[in-house]
Amino acid sequence: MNRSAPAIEARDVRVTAHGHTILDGVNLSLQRGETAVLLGPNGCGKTTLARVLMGYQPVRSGTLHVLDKTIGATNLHELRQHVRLVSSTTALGGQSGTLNGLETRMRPLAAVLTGIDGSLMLTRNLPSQDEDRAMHLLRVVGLGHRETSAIGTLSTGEQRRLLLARAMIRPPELLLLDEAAAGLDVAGREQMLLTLRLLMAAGDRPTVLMITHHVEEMPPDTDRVFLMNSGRILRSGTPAQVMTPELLTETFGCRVYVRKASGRYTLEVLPEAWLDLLPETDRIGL
Ligand SMILES: Nc1ncnc2c1ncn2[C@@H]1O[C@H](COP(=O)(O)OP(=O)(O)OP(=O)(O)O)[C@@H](O)[C@H]1O
Repeated sequence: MNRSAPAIEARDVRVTAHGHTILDGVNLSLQRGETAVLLGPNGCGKTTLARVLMGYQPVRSGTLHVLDKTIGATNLHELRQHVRLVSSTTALGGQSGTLNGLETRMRPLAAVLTGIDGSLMLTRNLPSQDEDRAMHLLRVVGLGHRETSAIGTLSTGEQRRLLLARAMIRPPELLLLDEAAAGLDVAGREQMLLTLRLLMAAGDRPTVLMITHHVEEMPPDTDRVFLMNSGRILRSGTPAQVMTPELLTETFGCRVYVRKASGRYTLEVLPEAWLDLLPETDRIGL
C-alpha cells in the first residue's frame, strides 16, 4: 500500500438507491493520520457514505479510493482488514438480537477478539497474547468488570465502548465512526470520546473519520471538518475555517450561532430560527 496516498479520495462520487440520488457528486480528500469529522443534518447521506467507503453499497459513478485501493475494483475482504466501522446501529444489516451483527449472547472478550479477523464469530483458536490484549482493551474501555456478562446486557454506552475496543484489537489504518455517540447521555458521550482518545494515545494511531450531526462530539484535536448537505460536501477545512455561523447555518438549514470553549464547539439555535422553520400561516400567536 502506498502510505503517502490519502486515506480517502472521493471524486464526484454518485450513489443511487431505488431511483433516488443519495450521494450527488461527493468530493472529499482525507490525508493519512488526520482526525476528521463529517458533519451534516439527518438524511444528507452520511451513513450512505460510510457504507460506500466499506464497500457495502456500490458507487454508481465517480471514483473512490480507500487506502489507495479503488472501491469497485479491489478485494473488499482484504481492504476491510485495514478499515473498521463502528456504528450506532444496533443491528447492522437489520438482524435483531445482534450488536453490529454480533450475537448478543457473546461474552465481551470473545466479541473483542472477533475484531482480529473482522468476523462475527470466533472461528479459530487465537494465541494467548491476543486474549491478553483483548482483556487489556476491555479494561481501557472500562469493561474489565463485565467479563462474564452477555454483550446484549451491556448498556448502550458500554456497548459502544466495547465496539471501539473490538475495532482497535488490531489497530486499523482507517477507523470510521458513524454516530458512535448517538443515544448516549452527556456522561456516556464524554466517556466514549475519552475512551477514543485513550485508545489513540496507545500508539498505532489510525486515520479517523467521525460521522455525526452533533458538533459537541467533535474532539478538540480534530484536523479537518467536512460539511455535508443534500448528498454533497459543501465545504471542508480546518475547524477554524469551517465552524462559522454562516457555513453551519447553511449546512443544517437552521440559523445558528457557534460557540467554542476549551477546544469544543456547541451550536446555539437563534429564536428566529424557530419561526423560519414554520410556514407563515402557522406563526399566529408566536
Ligand atoms: N436504500 C435506500 N433507498 C432509498 N432511499 C434511501 C436508501 N438508503 C438511504 N436512503 C435515503 O437517502 C438519504 C440519506 O440517508 P443516510 O442514512 O445516508 O443519511 P444520514 O445523513 O446518515 O442520516 P441520519 O443522520 O439521519 O442517520 C435519506 O433521505 C434516506 O431516506
